[in-house]
Amino acid sequence: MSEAPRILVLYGSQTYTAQEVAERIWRTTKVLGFRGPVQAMDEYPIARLIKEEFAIFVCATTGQGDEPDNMKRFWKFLLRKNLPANSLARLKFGVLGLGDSSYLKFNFAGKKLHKRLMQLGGTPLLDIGLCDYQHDLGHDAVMAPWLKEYLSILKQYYPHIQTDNIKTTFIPRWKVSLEKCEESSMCDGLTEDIYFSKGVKDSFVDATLLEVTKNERTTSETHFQDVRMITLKTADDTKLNYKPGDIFNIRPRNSKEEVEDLFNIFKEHNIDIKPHYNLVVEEYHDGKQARLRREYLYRKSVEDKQKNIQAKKDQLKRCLEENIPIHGDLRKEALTLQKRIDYEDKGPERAAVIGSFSGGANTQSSQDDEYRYAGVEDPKIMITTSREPSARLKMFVKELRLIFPNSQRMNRGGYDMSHLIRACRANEVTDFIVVHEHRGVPDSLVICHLPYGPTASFTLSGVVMRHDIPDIGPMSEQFPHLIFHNFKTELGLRTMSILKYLFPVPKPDSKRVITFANNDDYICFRQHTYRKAGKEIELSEIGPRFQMKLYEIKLGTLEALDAADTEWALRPYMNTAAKRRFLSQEDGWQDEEL
Ligand SMILES: Cc1cc2nc3c(=O)[nH]c(=O)nc-3n(C[C@H](O)[C@H](O)[C@H](O)COP(=O)(O)O)c2cc1C
Repeated sequence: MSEAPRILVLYGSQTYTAQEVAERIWRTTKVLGFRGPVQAMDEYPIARLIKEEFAIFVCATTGQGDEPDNMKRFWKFLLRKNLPANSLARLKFGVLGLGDSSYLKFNFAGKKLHKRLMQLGGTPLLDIGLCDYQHDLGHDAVMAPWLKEYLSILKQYYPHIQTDNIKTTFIPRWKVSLEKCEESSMCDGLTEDIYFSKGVKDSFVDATLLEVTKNERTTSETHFQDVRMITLKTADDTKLNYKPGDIFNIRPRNSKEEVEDLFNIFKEHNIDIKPHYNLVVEEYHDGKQARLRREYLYRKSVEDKQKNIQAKKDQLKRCLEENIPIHGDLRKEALTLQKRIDYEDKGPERAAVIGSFSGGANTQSSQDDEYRYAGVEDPKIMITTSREPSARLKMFVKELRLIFPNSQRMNRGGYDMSHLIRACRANEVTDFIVVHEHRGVPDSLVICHLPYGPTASFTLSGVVMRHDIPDIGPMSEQFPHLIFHNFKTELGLRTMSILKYLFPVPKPDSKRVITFANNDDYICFRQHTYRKAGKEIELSEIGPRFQMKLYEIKLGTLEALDAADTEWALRPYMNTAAKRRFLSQEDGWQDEEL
Protein backbone atom coordinates (compact mmCIF):
# COMPACT_ATOMS: atom_id res chain seq x y z
CA MET A 1 0.00 0.00 0.00
CA SER A 2 1.39 3.42 -0.85
CA GLU A 3 2.12 5.80 2.00
CA ALA A 4 -0.45 8.44 2.93
CA PRO A 5 0.35 11.81 1.35
CA ARG A 6 1.97 14.41 3.57
CA ILE A 7 0.94 17.94 4.43
CA LEU A 8 2.93 20.13 6.70
CA VAL A 9 0.97 22.56 8.88
CA LEU A 10 3.08 25.29 10.48
CA TYR A 11 1.99 28.21 12.61
CA GLY A 12 3.34 31.44 13.99
CA SER A 13 1.27 32.41 16.98
CA GLN A 14 1.72 34.81 19.86
CA THR A 15 -1.38 34.18 21.94
CA TYR A 16 -2.31 30.74 20.58
CA THR A 17 -5.20 31.64 18.26
CA ALA A 18 -3.19 30.78 15.18
CA GLN A 19 -2.02 27.63 16.88
CA GLU A 20 -5.60 26.59 17.54
CA VAL A 21 -6.62 27.35 13.96
CA ALA A 22 -3.60 25.40 12.67
CA GLU A 23 -4.50 22.43 14.84
CA ARG A 24 -8.07 22.48 13.53
CA ILE A 25 -6.79 22.53 9.97
CA TRP A 26 -4.39 19.72 10.78
CA ARG A 27 -7.24 17.63 12.23
CA THR A 28 -9.18 18.12 9.02
CA THR A 29 -6.24 16.98 6.92
CA LYS A 30 -5.90 13.93 9.18
CA VAL A 31 -9.56 13.03 8.68
CA LEU A 32 -8.94 13.23 4.94
CA GLY A 33 -6.11 10.72 5.24
CA PHE A 34 -3.09 13.02 5.11
CA ARG A 35 -0.17 12.66 7.46
CA GLY A 36 2.38 15.18 8.65
CA PRO A 37 2.98 17.30 11.72
CA VAL A 38 1.48 20.51 13.04
CA GLN A 39 4.20 22.64 14.60
CA ALA A 40 5.30 26.13 15.46
CA MET A 41 7.50 27.39 12.63
CA ASP A 42 10.49 27.65 14.97
CA GLU A 43 10.06 24.06 16.09
CA TYR A 44 10.19 22.76 12.55
CA PRO A 45 13.64 21.77 11.23
CA ILE A 46 13.70 24.36 8.51
CA ALA A 47 16.35 22.66 6.37
CA ARG A 48 13.69 20.08 5.53
CA LEU A 49 11.43 22.65 3.93
CA ILE A 50 13.12 22.23 0.56
CA LYS A 51 11.89 18.63 0.49
CA GLU A 52 8.26 19.38 1.37
CA GLU A 53 5.62 19.28 -1.30
CA PHE A 54 2.50 20.60 0.43
CA ALA A 55 2.32 23.02 3.32
CA ILE A 56 -0.11 25.30 5.07
CA PHE A 57 1.18 28.27 7.05
CA VAL A 58 -1.07 29.87 9.64
CA CYS A 59 0.50 33.14 10.60
CA ALA A 60 -0.69 35.74 13.12
CA THR A 61 0.57 39.31 13.26
CA THR A 62 1.55 40.91 16.52
CA GLY A 63 3.07 44.16 17.83
CA GLN A 64 3.05 46.74 15.06
CA GLY A 65 2.94 44.40 12.10
CA ASP A 66 5.52 42.03 13.61
CA GLU A 67 5.81 38.27 13.31
CA PRO A 68 5.04 36.20 16.47
CA ASP A 69 7.93 35.05 18.66
CA ASN A 70 7.63 31.38 17.71
CA MET A 71 8.35 32.05 14.03
CA LYS A 72 11.13 34.60 14.41
CA ARG A 73 13.98 32.17 13.85
CA PHE A 74 12.19 30.59 10.88
CA TRP A 75 11.55 34.01 9.39
CA LYS A 76 15.12 35.16 9.91
CA PHE A 77 16.33 32.07 8.08
CA LEU A 78 13.98 32.66 5.14
CA LEU A 79 15.33 36.20 4.83
CA ARG A 80 18.91 35.02 4.28
CA LYS A 81 20.26 36.62 1.18
CA ASN A 82 22.24 33.57 0.12
CA LEU A 83 19.17 31.33 -0.30
CA PRO A 84 18.81 30.37 -3.99
CA ALA A 85 15.71 31.71 -5.69
CA ASN A 86 14.51 28.21 -6.44
CA SER A 87 15.08 26.74 -2.94
CA LEU A 88 11.42 25.99 -2.48
CA ALA A 89 10.69 24.88 -6.02
CA ARG A 90 8.95 21.72 -4.80
CA LEU A 91 6.72 23.50 -2.32
CA LYS A 92 3.03 24.14 -3.00
CA PHE A 93 1.68 26.19 -0.16
CA GLY A 94 -1.13 28.25 1.25
CA VAL A 95 -0.79 31.06 3.80
CA LEU A 96 -3.62 31.91 6.15
CA GLY A 97 -2.99 35.19 7.92
CA LEU A 98 -4.66 36.03 11.24
CA GLY A 99 -4.93 39.70 11.96
CA ASP A 100 -7.11 42.54 13.03
CA SER A 101 -8.14 45.28 10.60
CA SER A 102 -8.19 47.83 13.40
CA TYR A 103 -4.38 47.72 13.26
CA LEU A 104 -2.56 49.81 10.72
CA LYS A 105 -0.44 46.93 9.44
CA PHE A 106 -3.23 44.47 8.84
CA ASN A 107 -1.95 40.90 8.49
CA PHE A 108 1.53 42.18 7.77
CA ALA A 109 3.42 39.08 8.93
CA GLY A 110 1.25 36.73 6.83
CA LYS A 111 1.60 38.93 3.76
CA LYS A 112 5.39 39.13 4.11
CA LEU A 113 5.61 35.37 4.56
CA HIS A 114 3.46 34.71 1.50
CA LYS A 115 5.64 37.00 -0.60
CA ARG A 116 8.92 35.55 0.62
CA LEU A 117 7.85 31.96 0.01
CA MET A 118 7.08 32.93 -3.59
CA GLN A 119 10.44 34.68 -3.95
CA LEU A 120 12.10 31.44 -2.92
CA GLY A 121 10.36 29.53 -5.69
CA GLY A 122 7.35 28.18 -3.80
CA THR A 123 4.02 27.96 -5.64
CA PRO A 124 0.96 29.36 -3.88
CA LEU A 125 -2.00 27.05 -4.41
CA LEU A 126 -4.32 29.97 -3.73
CA ASP A 127 -4.30 33.58 -2.57
CA ILE A 128 -3.41 34.38 0.98
CA GLY A 129 -6.43 34.18 3.32
CA LEU A 130 -6.72 37.35 5.39
CA CYS A 131 -8.67 36.53 8.53
CA ASP A 132 -9.94 39.53 10.43
CA TYR A 133 -10.69 39.50 14.13
CA GLN A 134 -13.10 42.39 13.55
CA HIS A 135 -15.40 40.26 11.39
CA ASP A 136 -18.69 39.32 13.08
CA LEU A 137 -17.86 35.64 12.66
CA GLY A 138 -14.24 36.13 13.70
CA HIS A 139 -11.44 34.39 11.86
CA ASP A 140 -13.71 31.53 10.76
CA ALA A 141 -15.43 33.80 8.24
CA VAL A 142 -12.33 33.67 6.04
CA MET A 143 -10.71 30.52 7.32
CA ALA A 144 -13.53 28.10 6.43
CA PRO A 145 -13.91 29.05 2.72
CA TRP A 146 -10.14 29.44 2.37
CA LEU A 147 -9.52 25.93 3.66
CA LYS A 148 -12.26 24.53 1.47
CA GLU A 149 -10.62 26.09 -1.57
CA TYR A 150 -7.18 24.82 -0.56
CA LEU A 151 -8.50 21.29 -0.20
CA SER A 152 -10.40 21.37 -3.45
CA ILE A 153 -7.16 22.40 -5.21
CA LEU A 154 -5.39 19.61 -3.39
CA LYS A 155 -7.95 17.22 -4.85
CA GLN A 156 -6.41 17.85 -8.26
CA TYR A 157 -3.25 16.20 -6.94
CA TYR A 158 -5.00 13.54 -4.86
CA PRO A 159 -8.32 12.82 -6.59
CA HIS A 160 -9.30 10.15 -4.06
CA ILE A 161 -9.75 12.53 -1.11
CA GLN A 162 -13.32 13.29 -0.11
CA THR A 163 -13.58 17.02 0.41
CA ASP A 164 -17.33 17.41 -0.25
CA ASN A 165 -18.41 16.96 3.33
CA ILE A 166 -15.60 18.93 4.73
CA LYS A 167 -17.84 20.89 7.07
CA THR A 168 -18.89 17.78 8.89
CA THR A 169 -15.30 16.73 9.43
CA PHE A 170 -14.73 19.62 11.80
CA ILE A 171 -14.86 18.31 15.27
CA PRO A 172 -17.08 20.80 17.09
CA ARG A 173 -15.88 22.19 20.37
CA TRP A 174 -19.02 21.46 22.36
CA LYS A 175 -21.06 18.31 22.65
CA VAL A 176 -24.61 19.01 23.77
CA SER A 177 -26.96 16.28 24.88
CA LEU A 178 -30.34 16.25 26.54
CA GLU A 179 -31.15 14.19 29.61
CA LYS A 180 -34.87 13.63 29.52
CA CYS A 181 -36.60 12.67 32.72
CA GLU A 182 -39.95 12.71 34.45
CA GLU A 183 -40.96 15.97 36.03
CA SER A 184 -41.61 14.21 39.31
CA SER A 185 -38.11 12.70 39.51
CA MET A 186 -36.21 15.73 38.13
CA CYS A 187 -32.85 15.09 36.53
CA ASP A 188 -29.80 14.49 38.58
CA GLY A 189 -28.16 17.53 40.04
CA LEU A 190 -31.15 19.78 39.40
CA THR A 191 -32.56 21.39 42.48
CA GLU A 192 -35.48 23.76 42.49
CA ASP A 193 -33.27 26.73 41.89
CA ILE A 194 -30.64 26.02 39.27
CA TYR A 195 -28.63 29.05 40.35
CA PHE A 196 -27.93 27.27 43.59
CA SER A 197 -27.53 23.76 42.25
CA LYS A 198 -24.26 21.88 42.37
CA GLY A 199 -21.77 23.01 39.81
CA VAL A 200 -23.15 26.52 39.70
CA LYS A 201 -22.86 27.20 43.37
CA ASP A 202 -19.56 25.39 43.66
CA SER A 203 -17.83 27.93 41.55
CA PHE A 204 -18.59 30.62 44.13
CA VAL A 205 -17.24 30.82 47.58
CA ASP A 206 -20.56 31.89 48.95
CA ALA A 207 -23.65 32.45 46.81
CA THR A 208 -26.46 34.67 48.00
CA LEU A 209 -29.72 35.58 46.34
CA LEU A 210 -30.00 39.34 45.81
CA GLU A 211 -32.65 41.68 44.46
CA VAL A 212 -32.07 44.92 42.59
CA THR A 213 -33.86 47.70 44.44
CA LYS A 214 -32.54 50.68 42.46
CA ASN A 215 -30.92 51.09 39.09
CA GLU A 216 -30.21 54.78 38.38
CA ARG A 217 -28.20 56.44 35.71
CA THR A 218 -25.62 58.75 37.24
CA THR A 219 -24.41 60.41 34.03
CA SER A 220 -26.55 62.86 32.09
CA GLU A 221 -28.64 61.53 29.22
CA THR A 222 -26.51 63.41 26.72
CA HIS A 223 -23.22 61.97 27.96
CA PHE A 224 -21.86 59.15 25.82
CA GLN A 225 -21.19 56.94 28.85
CA ASP A 226 -24.06 55.23 30.62
CA VAL A 227 -22.85 54.82 34.23
CA ARG A 228 -25.22 53.23 36.74
CA MET A 229 -25.67 53.15 40.47
CA ILE A 230 -27.20 49.80 41.27
CA THR A 231 -28.52 49.09 44.75
CA LEU A 232 -28.96 45.51 45.85
CA LYS A 233 -30.46 43.86 48.88
CA THR A 234 -30.46 40.27 50.03
CA ALA A 235 -33.72 38.52 49.24
CA ASP A 236 -34.26 37.44 52.84
CA ASP A 237 -33.03 40.70 54.37
CA THR A 238 -29.98 39.08 55.97
CA LYS A 239 -26.79 41.11 56.30
CA LEU A 240 -23.95 40.47 53.86
CA ASN A 241 -20.48 40.41 55.36
CA TYR A 242 -17.66 41.69 53.25
CA LYS A 243 -14.32 43.36 53.64
CA PRO A 244 -12.37 45.72 51.40
CA GLY A 245 -10.72 43.74 48.62
CA ASP A 246 -13.43 41.06 48.40
CA ILE A 247 -14.57 40.25 44.90
CA PHE A 248 -18.23 40.44 44.11
CA ASN A 249 -19.43 38.27 41.27
CA ILE A 250 -22.93 38.90 39.92
CA ARG A 251 -24.78 36.20 38.09
CA PRO A 252 -27.97 37.64 36.63
CA ARG A 253 -31.01 35.40 36.42
CA ASN A 254 -33.71 35.28 33.79
CA SER A 255 -37.16 36.37 34.82
CA LYS A 256 -39.87 33.75 35.10
CA GLU A 257 -41.75 35.30 32.17
CA GLU A 258 -38.71 35.19 29.89
CA VAL A 259 -38.08 31.55 30.75
CA GLU A 260 -41.73 30.72 30.02
CA ASP A 261 -41.54 32.57 26.70
CA LEU A 262 -38.50 30.53 25.69
CA PHE A 263 -40.19 27.21 26.44
CA ASN A 264 -43.30 28.34 24.59
CA ILE A 265 -41.13 28.99 21.55
CA PHE A 266 -39.66 25.46 21.86
CA LYS A 267 -43.21 24.08 22.03
CA GLU A 268 -44.42 26.04 19.03
CA HIS A 269 -41.54 24.68 16.99
CA ASN A 270 -42.06 21.12 18.19
CA ILE A 271 -38.71 21.05 19.96
CA ASP A 272 -38.90 18.58 22.77
CA ILE A 273 -37.15 20.44 25.58
CA LYS A 274 -39.03 20.78 28.87
CA PRO A 275 -38.01 23.01 31.78
CA HIS A 276 -37.08 20.07 33.97
CA TYR A 277 -34.76 18.40 31.41
CA ASN A 278 -31.02 18.61 31.87
CA LEU A 279 -28.92 20.01 29.08
CA VAL A 280 -25.46 18.49 29.35
CA VAL A 281 -22.69 20.47 27.71
CA GLU A 282 -19.27 18.88 27.44
CA GLU A 283 -16.14 19.90 25.66
CA TYR A 284 -15.15 17.47 22.89
CA HIS A 285 -11.51 18.30 23.26
CA ASP A 286 -10.53 18.52 26.82
CA GLY A 287 -10.41 22.27 27.31
CA LYS A 288 -8.35 22.01 30.44
CA GLN A 289 -5.84 19.95 28.53
CA ALA A 290 -5.60 22.53 25.77
CA ARG A 291 -5.13 25.28 28.31
CA LEU A 292 -2.46 23.37 30.19
CA ARG A 293 -0.66 22.72 26.96
CA ARG A 294 -0.72 26.41 26.09
CA GLU A 295 0.58 27.38 29.48
CA TYR A 296 3.26 24.75 29.15
CA LEU A 297 4.27 26.00 25.71
CA TYR A 298 4.35 29.53 27.01
CA ARG A 299 6.61 28.56 29.90
CA LYS A 300 8.77 26.64 27.48
CA SER A 301 9.14 29.63 25.19
CA VAL A 302 10.05 31.90 28.12
CA GLU A 303 12.63 29.40 29.26
CA ASP A 304 14.06 29.00 25.79
CA LYS A 305 14.53 32.75 25.61
CA GLN A 306 16.10 32.73 29.01
CA LYS A 307 18.46 29.93 28.03
CA ASN A 308 19.48 31.77 24.90
CA ILE A 309 20.39 34.86 26.86
CA GLN A 310 22.24 32.77 29.42
CA ALA A 311 24.25 31.04 26.68
CA LYS A 312 25.25 34.41 25.25
CA LYS A 313 26.20 35.70 28.67
CA ASP A 314 28.35 32.64 29.33
CA GLN A 315 30.05 33.10 25.99
CA LEU A 316 30.72 36.76 26.72
CA LYS A 317 32.07 35.94 30.17
CA ARG A 318 34.47 33.42 28.66
CA CYS A 319 35.68 35.91 26.08
CA LEU A 320 36.34 38.51 28.79
CA GLU A 321 38.04 36.11 31.14
CA GLU A 322 40.23 34.52 28.52
CA ASN A 323 40.82 37.76 26.71
CA ILE A 324 39.70 36.48 23.32
CA PRO A 325 37.87 38.49 20.64
CA ILE A 326 34.10 38.71 21.03
CA HIS A 327 32.22 37.00 18.21
CA GLY A 328 30.67 39.40 15.68
CA ASP A 329 27.07 38.27 16.49
CA LEU A 330 27.60 39.08 20.15
CA ARG A 331 29.32 42.41 19.77
CA LYS A 332 26.16 44.49 19.39
CA GLU A 333 24.61 43.11 22.55
CA ALA A 334 27.81 42.88 24.54
CA LEU A 335 27.31 46.00 26.67
CA THR A 336 23.74 45.19 27.67
CA LEU A 337 24.69 41.63 28.45
CA GLN A 338 27.67 42.75 30.48
CA LYS A 339 25.38 44.86 32.67
CA ARG A 340 22.99 41.95 33.14
CA ILE A 341 25.77 39.56 34.11
CA ASP A 342 26.57 41.69 37.15
CA TYR A 343 23.29 41.30 38.93
CA GLU A 344 21.42 38.42 37.36
CA ASP A 345 23.56 35.35 37.31
CA LYS A 346 22.98 34.06 40.79
CA GLY A 347 19.34 33.33 39.93
CA PRO A 348 19.69 30.27 37.75
CA GLU A 349 22.40 28.84 40.00
CA ARG A 350 20.17 29.29 43.02
CA ALA A 351 17.22 27.74 41.22
CA ALA A 352 19.31 24.73 40.32
CA VAL A 353 20.29 24.32 43.95
CA ILE A 354 16.74 24.59 45.24
CA GLY A 355 15.31 22.14 42.74
CA SER A 356 15.43 23.36 39.22
CA PHE A 357 14.50 26.19 37.02
CA SER A 358 10.96 24.95 36.70
CA GLY A 359 10.46 23.32 40.02
CA GLY A 360 10.67 19.54 39.63
CA ALA A 361 13.52 17.50 40.96
CA ASN A 362 16.18 16.56 38.50
CA THR A 363 14.77 18.90 35.92
CA GLN A 364 16.44 21.80 34.22
CA SER A 365 13.74 22.77 31.74
CA SER A 366 10.04 22.48 31.14
CA GLN A 367 10.56 19.27 29.28
CA ASP A 368 10.53 17.81 32.75
CA ASP A 369 8.23 20.40 34.22
CA GLU A 370 5.52 17.77 34.08
CA TYR A 371 7.08 16.16 37.09
CA ARG A 372 6.88 19.20 39.29
CA TYR A 373 4.35 17.60 41.63
CA ALA A 374 6.34 14.39 41.89
CA GLY A 375 6.96 13.46 45.47
CA VAL A 376 4.19 15.80 46.58
CA GLU A 377 1.30 13.95 45.02
CA ASP A 378 1.35 10.20 44.62
CA PRO A 379 1.27 8.96 41.04
CA LYS A 380 -1.92 7.34 39.79
CA ILE A 381 -1.30 4.78 37.11
CA MET A 382 -3.50 3.08 34.56
CA ILE A 383 -2.18 0.01 32.75
CA THR A 384 -3.60 -1.55 29.63
CA THR A 385 -2.59 -3.67 26.68
CA SER A 386 -2.71 -3.51 22.93
CA ARG A 387 -5.99 -4.72 21.41
CA GLU A 388 -6.98 -8.40 21.78
CA PRO A 389 -4.30 -9.33 24.30
CA SER A 390 -3.22 -12.93 24.75
CA ALA A 391 -3.72 -14.66 28.10
CA ARG A 392 -0.01 -14.27 28.75
CA LEU A 393 0.00 -10.56 28.15
CA LYS A 394 -2.97 -10.18 30.49
CA MET A 395 -1.01 -12.08 33.08
CA PHE A 396 1.98 -9.77 32.61
CA VAL A 397 -0.22 -6.73 33.08
CA LYS A 398 -1.54 -8.20 36.33
CA GLU A 399 2.04 -8.47 37.51
CA LEU A 400 2.82 -4.91 36.43
CA ARG A 401 -0.16 -3.77 38.45
CA LEU A 402 1.46 -5.27 41.51
CA ILE A 403 4.72 -3.50 40.76
CA PHE A 404 3.27 0.00 40.66
CA PRO A 405 1.50 1.03 43.85
CA ASN A 406 -1.70 2.95 43.20
CA SER A 407 -2.18 1.47 39.75
CA GLN A 408 -5.19 -0.03 38.05
CA ARG A 409 -5.66 -2.38 35.17
CA MET A 410 -8.03 -1.49 32.38
CA ASN A 411 -9.42 -3.87 29.78
CA ARG A 412 -8.45 -2.48 26.44
CA GLY A 413 -11.66 -3.54 24.65
CA GLY A 414 -12.33 -1.77 21.39
CA TYR A 415 -11.49 1.71 22.66
CA ASP A 416 -9.26 3.93 20.65
CA MET A 417 -6.38 5.75 22.22
CA SER A 418 -7.99 9.19 22.37
CA HIS A 419 -10.93 7.79 24.37
CA LEU A 420 -8.63 6.08 26.82
CA ILE A 421 -6.42 9.11 27.31
CA ARG A 422 -9.43 11.37 27.78
CA ALA A 423 -10.81 9.02 30.42
CA CYS A 424 -7.45 8.94 32.16
CA ARG A 425 -7.16 12.71 32.19
CA ALA A 426 -10.68 13.07 33.54
CA ASN A 427 -9.69 10.75 36.39
CA GLU A 428 -6.44 12.54 37.07
CA VAL A 429 -4.30 9.60 36.09
CA THR A 430 -0.66 10.70 36.08
CA ASP A 431 0.78 7.92 33.92
CA PHE A 432 -0.79 5.67 31.35
CA ILE A 433 1.11 2.48 30.54
CA VAL A 434 0.46 0.33 27.48
CA VAL A 435 2.09 -3.06 26.98
CA HIS A 436 2.34 -4.67 23.55
CA GLU A 437 3.22 -8.21 22.55
CA HIS A 438 4.47 -10.31 19.71
CA ARG A 439 2.94 -13.78 19.55
CA GLY A 440 2.16 -13.86 23.24
CA VAL A 441 5.51 -12.45 24.34
CA PRO A 442 5.45 -8.94 25.86
CA ASP A 443 7.75 -6.93 23.62
CA SER A 444 7.22 -3.26 24.32
CA LEU A 445 6.12 -0.92 27.04
CA VAL A 446 5.00 2.65 26.56
CA ILE A 447 4.80 5.10 29.45
CA CYS A 448 2.72 8.17 28.73
CA HIS A 449 2.86 10.87 31.37
CA LEU A 450 -0.33 12.92 31.66
CA PRO A 451 -1.71 15.44 31.03
CA TYR A 452 0.72 16.47 28.30
CA GLY A 453 3.63 14.08 28.02
CA PRO A 454 6.35 12.97 27.69
CA THR A 455 5.75 9.53 26.23
CA ALA A 456 8.64 7.11 26.54
CA SER A 457 8.71 3.83 24.61
CA PHE A 458 10.83 0.85 25.59
CA THR A 459 11.34 -2.54 23.99
CA LEU A 460 11.00 -5.42 26.42
CA SER A 461 13.02 -8.59 26.41
CA GLY A 462 13.82 -11.53 28.66
CA VAL A 463 10.48 -11.38 30.44
CA VAL A 464 10.22 -13.92 33.27
CA MET A 465 6.93 -13.62 35.08
CA ARG A 466 6.24 -14.46 38.69
CA HIS A 467 3.72 -16.85 37.27
CA ASP A 468 6.55 -18.82 35.59
CA ILE A 469 8.42 -19.38 38.84
CA PRO A 470 7.00 -22.03 41.13
CA ASP A 471 6.78 -21.31 44.87
CA ILE A 472 7.67 -17.68 44.52
CA GLY A 473 7.15 -15.71 47.72
CA PRO A 474 4.22 -13.36 48.23
CA MET A 475 4.28 -9.91 46.70
CA SER A 476 4.85 -7.05 49.10
CA GLU A 477 2.44 -4.15 48.91
CA GLN A 478 4.77 -1.70 50.60
CA PHE A 479 5.93 1.26 48.54
CA PRO A 480 9.31 0.16 47.21
CA HIS A 481 12.68 1.80 47.59
CA LEU A 482 14.25 2.35 44.19
CA ILE A 483 17.79 1.73 43.05
CA PHE A 484 18.88 3.31 39.80
CA HIS A 485 22.24 2.14 38.68
CA ASN A 486 24.38 3.69 35.97
CA PHE A 487 22.05 6.39 34.61
CA LYS A 488 24.64 9.06 34.01
CA THR A 489 24.11 11.00 30.82
CA GLU A 490 21.43 13.67 30.45
CA LEU A 491 19.26 11.12 28.62
CA GLY A 492 20.00 8.63 31.38
CA LEU A 493 18.79 11.09 34.04
CA ARG A 494 15.75 11.90 31.96
CA THR A 495 14.90 8.18 31.67
CA MET A 496 15.44 7.83 35.38
CA SER A 497 12.92 10.63 36.05
CA ILE A 498 10.34 8.99 33.84
CA LEU A 499 10.68 5.69 35.70
CA LYS A 500 11.21 7.14 39.17
CA TYR A 501 8.03 9.15 39.24
CA LEU A 502 5.90 6.09 38.59
CA PHE A 503 6.44 5.25 42.25
CA PRO A 504 5.28 7.07 45.37
CA VAL A 505 7.74 8.01 48.09
CA PRO A 506 8.35 4.92 50.27
CA LYS A 507 8.34 4.79 54.04
CA PRO A 508 11.90 4.50 55.41
CA ASP A 509 11.20 1.07 56.89
CA SER A 510 9.84 -0.44 53.66
CA LYS A 511 11.42 -3.82 52.97
CA ARG A 512 10.70 -3.83 49.27
CA VAL A 513 13.35 -2.78 46.73
CA ILE A 514 13.10 -2.32 42.99
CA THR A 515 16.26 -2.07 40.93
CA PHE A 516 16.68 -0.53 37.51
CA ALA A 517 20.23 -1.36 36.49
CA ASN A 518 21.52 -0.02 33.23
CA ASN A 519 24.01 -2.17 31.41
CA ASP A 520 24.91 -1.12 27.90
CA ASP A 521 21.57 0.72 27.54
CA TYR A 522 19.61 -2.35 28.59
CA ILE A 523 17.75 -1.58 31.80
CA CYS A 524 17.36 -4.70 33.94
CA PHE A 525 14.33 -4.71 36.16
CA ARG A 526 14.57 -6.73 39.38
CA GLN A 527 12.44 -6.74 42.48
CA HIS A 528 13.42 -7.96 45.94
CA THR A 529 12.32 -7.96 49.53
CA TYR A 530 14.82 -8.14 52.31
CA ARG A 531 14.89 -9.05 55.93
CA LYS A 532 17.50 -8.91 58.58
CA ALA A 533 18.75 -12.26 59.83
CA GLY A 534 21.02 -11.38 62.70
CA LYS A 535 23.77 -9.23 61.23
CA GLU A 536 23.11 -10.46 57.72
CA ILE A 537 20.58 -9.15 55.26
CA GLU A 538 18.67 -11.75 53.33
CA LEU A 539 17.43 -10.78 49.91
CA SER A 540 14.69 -12.68 48.13
CA GLU A 541 13.80 -11.95 44.57
CA ILE A 542 10.07 -11.67 44.10
CA GLY A 543 9.91 -11.12 40.34
CA PRO A 544 9.00 -10.46 37.65
CA ARG A 545 12.21 -9.92 35.66
CA PHE A 546 12.65 -8.18 32.39
CA GLN A 547 14.92 -5.89 30.41
CA MET A 548 13.91 -2.60 28.88
CA LYS A 549 15.60 -0.64 26.15
CA LEU A 550 14.60 2.94 25.48
CA TYR A 551 13.85 3.67 21.84
CA GLU A 552 11.96 6.94 21.87
CA ILE A 553 10.86 9.90 23.96
CA LYS A 554 8.15 12.11 22.51
CA LEU A 555 7.04 15.42 23.97
CA GLY A 556 3.34 14.69 23.74
CA THR A 557 0.72 12.14 24.71
CA LEU A 558 -0.16 8.85 23.06
CA GLU A 559 -3.28 9.91 21.18
CA ALA A 560 -1.44 12.65 19.32
CA LEU A 561 2.06 11.28 18.98
CA ASP A 562 2.29 12.17 15.30
CA ALA A 563 2.01 15.82 16.17
CA ALA A 564 4.42 15.66 19.08
CA ASP A 565 8.04 16.64 18.90
CA THR A 566 10.57 13.89 19.26
CA GLU A 567 12.89 14.59 22.14
CA TRP A 568 15.07 11.57 21.46
CA ALA A 569 14.83 8.49 19.24
CA LEU A 570 17.07 5.55 18.71
CA ARG A 571 17.90 5.57 15.02
CA PRO A 572 19.05 2.45 13.20
CA TYR A 573 22.42 4.05 12.39
CA MET A 574 22.95 4.72 16.08
CA ASN A 575 22.81 0.98 16.67
CA THR A 576 25.70 0.36 14.36
CA ALA A 577 27.98 2.68 16.25
CA ALA A 578 29.27 -0.22 18.29
CA LYS A 579 30.78 1.74 21.16
CA ARG A 580 28.09 4.37 21.63
CA ARG A 581 25.98 4.26 24.74
CA PHE A 582 23.18 6.66 25.51
CA LEU A 583 22.16 6.28 29.15
CA SER A 584 25.70 6.19 30.49
CA GLN A 585 29.18 6.16 29.01
CA GLU A 586 30.00 3.25 31.23
CA ASP A 587 29.17 -0.36 30.77
CA GLY A 588 27.49 -0.59 34.14
CA TRP A 589 28.85 -3.86 35.45
CA GLN A 590 32.29 -2.68 36.53
CA ASP A 591 30.83 -0.04 38.81
CA GLU A 592 31.51 -0.75 42.39
CA GLU A 593 28.44 0.82 44.06
CA LEU A 594 25.12 -0.88 43.38
C1 LIG B 1 -0.54 43.24 20.99
C2 LIG B 1 -1.21 42.91 19.69
C3 LIG B 1 -0.75 43.47 18.52
C4 LIG B 1 -1.37 43.18 17.31
N1 LIG B 1 -0.91 43.74 16.17
C5 LIG B 1 -1.53 43.49 14.99
C6 LIG B 1 -1.08 44.09 13.80
O1 LIG B 1 -0.15 44.88 13.77
N2 LIG B 1 -1.70 43.76 12.63
C7 LIG B 1 -2.76 42.89 12.60
O2 LIG B 1 -3.30 42.64 11.53
N3 LIG B 1 -3.22 42.29 13.75
C8 LIG B 1 -2.63 42.57 14.93
N4 LIG B 1 -3.06 41.97 16.09
C9 LIG B 1 -4.20 41.05 16.04
C10 LIG B 1 -3.74 39.61 16.05
O3 LIG B 1 -3.01 39.30 14.89
C11 LIG B 1 -4.95 38.71 16.09
O4 LIG B 1 -5.64 38.93 17.31
C12 LIG B 1 -4.59 37.24 16.00
O5 LIG B 1 -5.75 36.45 16.05
C13 LIG B 1 -3.68 36.83 17.11
O6 LIG B 1 -3.26 35.49 16.88
P1 LIG B 1 -2.40 34.70 17.95
O7 LIG B 1 -3.30 34.54 19.15
O8 LIG B 1 -2.10 33.38 17.33
O9 LIG B 1 -1.18 35.47 18.26
C14 LIG B 1 -2.48 42.29 17.28
C15 LIG B 1 -2.92 41.72 18.47
C16 LIG B 1 -2.31 42.02 19.66
C17 LIG B 1 -2.83 41.41 20.94
